[in-house]
Amino acid sequence: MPGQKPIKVALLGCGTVGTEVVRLLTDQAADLTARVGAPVELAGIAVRKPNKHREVPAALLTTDADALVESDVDVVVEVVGGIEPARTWLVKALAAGKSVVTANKALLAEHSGELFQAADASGADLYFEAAVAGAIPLLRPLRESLAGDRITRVMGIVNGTTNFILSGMDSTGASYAETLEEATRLGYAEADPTADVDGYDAASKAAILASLAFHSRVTAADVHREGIASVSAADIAAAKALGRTVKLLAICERVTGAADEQAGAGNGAGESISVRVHPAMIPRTHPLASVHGAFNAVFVEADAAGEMMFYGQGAGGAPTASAVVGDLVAVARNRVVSGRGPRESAYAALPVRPMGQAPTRYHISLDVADRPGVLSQVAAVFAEHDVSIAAVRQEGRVDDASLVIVTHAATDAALRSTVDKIGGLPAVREVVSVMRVEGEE
Ligand SMILES: NC(=O)c1ccc[n+]([C@@H]2O[C@H](COP(=O)([O-])OP(=O)(O)OC[C@H]3O[C@@H](n4cnc5c(N)ncnc54)[C@H](O)[C@@H]3O)[C@@H](O)[C@H]2O)c1
Ligand SMILES: N[C@@H](CCO)C(=O)O
Ligand code: NA
Repeated sequence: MPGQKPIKVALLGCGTVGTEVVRLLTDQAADLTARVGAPVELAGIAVRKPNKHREVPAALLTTDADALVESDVDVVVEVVGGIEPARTWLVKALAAGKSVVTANKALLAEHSGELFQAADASGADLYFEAAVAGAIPLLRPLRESLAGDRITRVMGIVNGTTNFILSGMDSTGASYAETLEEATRLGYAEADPTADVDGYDAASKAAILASLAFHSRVTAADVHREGIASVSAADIAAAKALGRTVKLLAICERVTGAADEQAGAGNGAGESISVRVHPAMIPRTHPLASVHGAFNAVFVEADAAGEMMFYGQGAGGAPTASAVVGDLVAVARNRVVSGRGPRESAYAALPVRPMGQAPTRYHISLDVADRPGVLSQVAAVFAEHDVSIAAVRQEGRVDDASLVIVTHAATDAALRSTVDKIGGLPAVREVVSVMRVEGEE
C-alpha cells in the first residue's frame, strides 16, 4: 500500500501474550499490511522493567504507559490485565477516539458499560476476542455471525486449568488435591490457583458471553459461581457409573415463561436469563465431554442455526496473541475505510434470575439402609418439594443399598431443600454425591 498512512499501535504490556503479539506483528508484517490496507506500525510498548525485554526492539520500550496512550496512536492494545490502571488507560484512549483491543476479561466483566459508552461517544472500536476462550473465534461469531438469530443457550468449558484437573480425575480416579498438585507441577495450574479453581475466571467469561448472546448487560457480580474444590473422587465415580463425566461449565441460558412453569418457578410472564458457573455432570456422549486437558470448547444453541460447538486453545501466549492480532487487523481495517465494528448491544436488558429460581436438574447418590419402605420415604421428600424424579437406580449390598436418583428440572432452591431433608432421614446413611446434570433433556 505505497503512500498509505500507517496505523500506529500502542502496546500496553509485554508478558506472555504481549511478547507473542510483537512476534506476530513482526513476522507477518507484509501480510498484515495487505489485509489491513495500510502498514501496521508499533509506536511503543509500555512495560514495567525495560531491561527485562531483550526479545523486543529496545527503542520501542517505555515505562510511561500514560504518555504512550496519549501520544499520536490510532489503536491501543492492552495485554497487562487487572482492573487498574488498565481501565483508566482504555477509557482515556476510547474517549480520544482511539480504537482498543484488549484480552482483559476481568476488566470487561466489570466495566464493559463504561468502556462501551466511551467507545460510542467517540465512534471508536472496542474488540476483545482474546478475553474469552483465547484463540477460539467465539465473540465475533456471537456478535456478528449470529446477529440474525436468537441464541437460547451458551454452555462452555472456558477455563483450561479446571478442565485439566477434572479430566485428570476422570481418567485416574485420583482425588482433587492430588490432581491439583500434579497440575501445578506440570505448570497447568498457577502457584495461586484461586481464580481458576474457585470459578472467578470462568464467571468473568460467563458475564461477557451472556452480555453478547442476550443483548443485555451482565457483570461478574450477577454470575452464580461455584468452583471445583469440592468435587470428590466419589462424584467422578458416580458420574462414570451412569455414563456421565464432570465438567466445570459456564452456562448462560434464556429462561422463557414455559421453562419457568416447567421448573415450577414462575407465572409464565416475561423472559429472563440464568448465568452460572458450577461443576455439572454431562453425558459422555455430549460433545463437551470429549474436551480433555486444558482445551476449551463452547456449545451454542440458537433457534435457526441449531447446535454449534467452538473448540480450541483457550490460553497460552501464541494462541491468545492470534485472537489479539485478529482483532487488531479488524479495527485497523475499520480505520482505513473510516468505518466501525459492531457497537454495544444491550437493548434487550433481560434480568438475571437468582440461582434459587434457575431451572436445574440434580443427580443424587445415597447410601441407604436396605429395608422395606426406604425408597418410598425418599420419594415422599421429592414429592413434598414438588420435584419430579426422572430415574432411580438401586443396587443392594449386604445390609445397605446404593440409591441413585436423577431429577427432572426444578428450581435450584427446591432441589437444595430436597437434598437437605433427605440427608436427615434416619434410613439415609450417607449422601455420597450431589451434582447438577446438564446437557440432556
Ligand atoms: N496468558 C494467557 O494464556 C491468557 C489467555 C487469555 C487472556 N489473557 C489475558 O491477557 C492479559 C495478559 O496476560 P499475560 O498472561 O500476558 O500476563 P503477564 O503477566 O505475562 O503479562 C502482563 C505484563 O504486563 C506488565 N505490566 C504490569 N503492570 C504494568 C504497567 N503498569 N505498565 C506496563 N506494563 C505493566 C507486566 O510486567 C507483564 O509483563 C490478561 O488480561 C490476561 O487475563 C491471557
Ligand atoms: N487461567 C485461564 C487462562 C485463560 O484465561 C485458564 O486456565 O483457562
Ligand atoms: Na476467543
